[in-house]
Amino acid sequence: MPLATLRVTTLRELDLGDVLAGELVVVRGGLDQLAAGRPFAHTALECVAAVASPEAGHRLTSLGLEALHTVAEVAEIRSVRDELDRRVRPAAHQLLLRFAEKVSPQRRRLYVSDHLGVRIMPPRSCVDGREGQLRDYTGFLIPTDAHVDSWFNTALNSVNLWMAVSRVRHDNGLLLWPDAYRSPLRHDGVRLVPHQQIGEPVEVELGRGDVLLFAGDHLHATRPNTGPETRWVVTKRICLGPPRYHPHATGWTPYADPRLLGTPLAPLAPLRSTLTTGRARQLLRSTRRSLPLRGRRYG
Ligand SMILES: O=C(O)CCC(=O)C(=O)O
Ligand SMILES: [Fe+2]
Repeated sequence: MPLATLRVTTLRELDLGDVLAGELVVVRGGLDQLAAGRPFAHTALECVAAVASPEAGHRLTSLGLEALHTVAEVAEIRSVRDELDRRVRPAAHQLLLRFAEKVSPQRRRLYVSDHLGVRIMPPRSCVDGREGQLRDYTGFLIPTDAHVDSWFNTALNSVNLWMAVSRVRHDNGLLLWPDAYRSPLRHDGVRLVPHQQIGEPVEVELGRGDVLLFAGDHLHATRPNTGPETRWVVTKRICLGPPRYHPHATGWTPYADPRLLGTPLAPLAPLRSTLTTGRARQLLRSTRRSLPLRGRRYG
């Protein structure tokens, strides 16, 4: 499979308009610039020591995070993932605010999401046959199929920051279908309906600490890990311009105006996403879900 064409840039030169236009952009070493203080990789090793064992943490310090599956069982890997999620959540939020400060002024205002994805993908052989047990970890421990993020709860104009905590190899990263960007894809709410023109997928390769930026509306999937290494990625999301939502989205998530966070006006920070038809549709969906079954109409 071919490798994606990545445009390499710096945080200062980053133009999120290019990303929403479909470009795949990488900031080399961007994670260290954004995560002031404790690098995520250190926190990751601490989680291994705390959840698996101090020896496992010690061994991984010399072997590298990519060898996680050689020192921990799948159940431990799941606990490491949950623990890392818990520990980096506040730092990841700060990271996004730092991102909003560090990039040059963009043509549209930036909005930040609370989304945090800690995605640890061990080699396929470690998780084969446990898909049922790990279903809730689809996209986080086991592969997610081809999708567009706005089918679910993400804004149409959302940008993914896909941040490599470990090395990402072509055989354990992400698949993207650049030719399908913004084409009207049919899906069942979760999965892409087969037999559509989506073009050929491309793979990505990143160094530790690289940040890949791609439009959430690119058709993308986990590259099933057929390689020998575990891949660790943390994802955050940012919106360029006021959030807009897919009319048939299955959910809704707010994006906040970072200028208001930490001020007395903080409760108003998500206003641009709450005053949307996307939010109104979400209220309708949750009202329908909470109605007694007898009152519901089907078909
Ligand atoms: O990292 C992965 O395998 C999936 C990522 C993804 O779907 C996303 O970041 O929206
Ligand atoms: Fe996604």
